[in-house]
Amino acid sequence: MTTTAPASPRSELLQLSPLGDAFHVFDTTLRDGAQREGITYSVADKIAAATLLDELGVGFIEGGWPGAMPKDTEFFARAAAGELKLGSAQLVAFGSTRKAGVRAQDDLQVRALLDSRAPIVTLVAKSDVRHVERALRTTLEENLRMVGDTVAFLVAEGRRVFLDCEHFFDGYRADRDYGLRVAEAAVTAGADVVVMCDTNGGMMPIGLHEVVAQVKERTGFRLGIHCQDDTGCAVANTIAAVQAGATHVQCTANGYGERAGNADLFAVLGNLVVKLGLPVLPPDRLPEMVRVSHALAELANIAPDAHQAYVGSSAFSHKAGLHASAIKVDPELYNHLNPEVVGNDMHILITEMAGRASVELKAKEFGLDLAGLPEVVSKVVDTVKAREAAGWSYEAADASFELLLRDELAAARGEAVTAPFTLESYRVIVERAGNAVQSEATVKVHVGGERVIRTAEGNGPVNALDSALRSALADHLPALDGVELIDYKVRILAGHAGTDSVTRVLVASASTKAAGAPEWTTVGVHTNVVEASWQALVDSLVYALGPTVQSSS
Ligand SMILES: CC(=O)SCCNC(=O)CCNC(=O)[C@H](O)C(C)(C)COP(=O)(O)OP(=O)(O)OC[C@H]1O[C@@H](n2cnc3c(N)ncnc32)[C@H](O)[C@@H]1OP(=O)(O)O
Ligand SMILES: CC(=O)C(=O)O
Repeated sequence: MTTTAPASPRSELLQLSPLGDAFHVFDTTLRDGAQREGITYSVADKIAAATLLDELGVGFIEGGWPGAMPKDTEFFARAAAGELKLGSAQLVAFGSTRKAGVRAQDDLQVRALLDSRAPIVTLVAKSDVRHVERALRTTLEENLRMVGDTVAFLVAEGRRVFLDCEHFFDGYRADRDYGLRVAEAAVTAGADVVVMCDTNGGMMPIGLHEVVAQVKERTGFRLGIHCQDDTGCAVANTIAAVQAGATHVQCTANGYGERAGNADLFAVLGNLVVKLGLPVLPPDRLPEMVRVSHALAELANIAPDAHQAYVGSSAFSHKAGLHASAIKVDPELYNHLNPEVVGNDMHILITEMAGRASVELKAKEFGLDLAGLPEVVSKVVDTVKAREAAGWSYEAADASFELLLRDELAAARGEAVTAPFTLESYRVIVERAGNAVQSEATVKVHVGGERVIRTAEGNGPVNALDSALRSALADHLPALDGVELIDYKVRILAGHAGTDSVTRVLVASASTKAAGAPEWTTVGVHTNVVEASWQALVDSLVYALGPTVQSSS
């Protein structure tokens, strides 16, 4: 796992959001985000993640709960020792109010918050009578004292304090005055922000908006919002709270968090900045969203969600032909914003749903202008539809589609198609000897005017075939040096009868010696998995040789 953050222009990091302290973007990826099943950050991961969040320009980074977990205690110690260099963000320690019947200064957990040396502390407090009585098992009055005492103690020690009111909305429904008394106890003792938490994530946007607006009106306190995503409404609820007067939003990167997760930082930022026009990030930070989201996914060891709003790789991908035909006129007709604003790209997907406009736009991505060639476009559309019906899939195999397009274009222009090599035959043997299973492949190809025969072994039939083919081509096609197969996926399609099924193979390749190590994917389809693999392998190598050559047989 990567533990070092990519380099960034540190001089820019001192820029604050134009709204300054008037609006807080508070990230809790390293505290609530770490409560997601499957995430375990090392201290080094946390330092790298905090650096990335700082680069994005969030105002506050909640780093964890010092005193509760040795790793979190160590994180704050190493941060204080200078290992974490933040530009504009401030580090926040999380913890709970003192225990019932214990003085704040004697409570070890509260002491650990001070020892963390974080300038800001978020205290979690019970604000629902049922939680005070049944979970905390103390009196309502003692809970108010726990809040007031702990805040006052930390403020007297020079800390800025935010209060997370757990289960605020359910509590408000059960006994609204009690939640307000908790908020009042905190503010009277010196807390800056009362954060209303939808802890079990059960709120709906309109109901939540109503409560936030009422609390704002009744108290005038600075309000924050913390939404869990159990009903899939965390982002909508966060935005509703801001529209009702909250000026502090707590979110996690990619929505990581306990159970169904939290409000996704990137969706909230996109909505606040782009849709509501609130400049809550320093200027020019929004295009960092995709990079930071993906780097944080890497640190969490979770594959990025391709369909995530704003930052997913498919967030601006268009598959339907009707969409492409409008996009050809103006991308704004089907994009809710220019993807570059958030550091993303638009993609046109070629599938059975493609129309002529899809093909023309995709061709442009390859640098090919098909304007004035309507018959080529129509032929490609028809070919794609027919092939996809037979099991091909071009949306994940741009390279095979580009080869198809170039072949059709060359044929329409009457250009001679010169295949870089042609196959005479191949043979693959799978042999079990004792417990060992070995594969051997022989290929006979014609390349550079010669007939070349090569045999290779491999850990599987495709690996053997790949090795034999590369070996046969190596002397004549040195440009293939450094081209490597990096992924191989097989899918059995619509088979009712086992071996009669059609097999689709996707091969991902990379050119390790070329600048930027480009990657591409090719596809093959056949009832025989080896032949399907051969087709995808051949496309991969022909694609690697560049546009001056045409497809092989
Ligand atoms: C809504 C949220 O997500 S808040 C964040 C929650 N995060 C975590 O819990 C992760 C870290 N937690 C831990 O490591 C442990 O739970 C610890 C160290 C905090 C506490 O561990 P333990 O002392 O073994 O207690 P345990 O976890 O069983 O119970 C929590 C205790 O805190 C008390 N407590 C709960 N909320 C509060 C509060 N706001 N103020 C004071 N005490 C509280 C509970 O009543 C319980 O007290 P008890 O031990 O007297 O019964
Ligand atoms: C504080 C917190 O994480 C919650 O109430 O959900």
